[in-house]
Amino acid sequence: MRVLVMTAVAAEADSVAAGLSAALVDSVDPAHRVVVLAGGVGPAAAAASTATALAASPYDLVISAGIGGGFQPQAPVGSLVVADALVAADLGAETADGFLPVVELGFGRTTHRPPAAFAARAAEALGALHAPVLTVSTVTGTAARAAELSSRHPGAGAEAMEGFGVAEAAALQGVPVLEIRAISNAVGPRDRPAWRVGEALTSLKGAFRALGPLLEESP
Ligand SMILES: O=C(O)c1cccc(C(=O)CC[C@H]2O[C@@H](n3cnc4c(=O)[nH]cnc43)[C@H](O)[C@@H]2O)c1
Repeated sequence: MRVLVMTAVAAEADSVAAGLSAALVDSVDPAHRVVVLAGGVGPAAAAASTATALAASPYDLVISAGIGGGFQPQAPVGSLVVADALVAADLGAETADGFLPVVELGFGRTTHRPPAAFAARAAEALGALHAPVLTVSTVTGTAARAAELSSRHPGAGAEAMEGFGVAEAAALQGVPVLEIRAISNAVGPRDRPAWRVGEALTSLKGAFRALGPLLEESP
């Protein structure tokens, strides 16, 4: 399978590549190759860089991967989340009666779904929570915001900043998408010293080691 893995930053791309076998990353056979790129932080950078990569070469699958915030208690720090939906959680309008997603305004979309069976198998292979991953442009930093997101998206597993952007670019090319997040911090009140980025990057590497056999399959 030809797989494109999009991370936000180089440290995440390095962890992904370190988890994959050299046979996949350096394959001379383009039909069985994984390309790992760091495309920038946030949904706009992620969409632009993914679209550029997909215009240059054909792929069978795009994976948005990196660290993320975990909703508690279902996604503790160090755990993994594989998305069953990639959701744009702050794309819409604020009103006196609360947030209105862009679809309720009559345009756009807020959700992309990965291939259900493949995503479920990936979650099982990784021992990951299989749940919605929210894409936000502003990192949650208060308990009130975390509670609001949880109430609008019951059962959400993680929050990050790129998945929906990667998915929009992939959808334009008709390429399926997956999102994998290694949890570095809890979604909630800002607590920078509590971040466990190193632990999450190690967990991300383990995720791609476990995912390798699935990526070697035919599309
Ligand atoms: O300064 C802060 O309080 C802060 C808290 C969480 C994340 C950041 C970032 O700037 C990292 C953005 C980067 O990492 C992913 N990420 C990691 N944790 C989260 C999160 O809780 N919410 C959203 N994104 C997160 C994200 O995908 C970016 O690539 C700063």
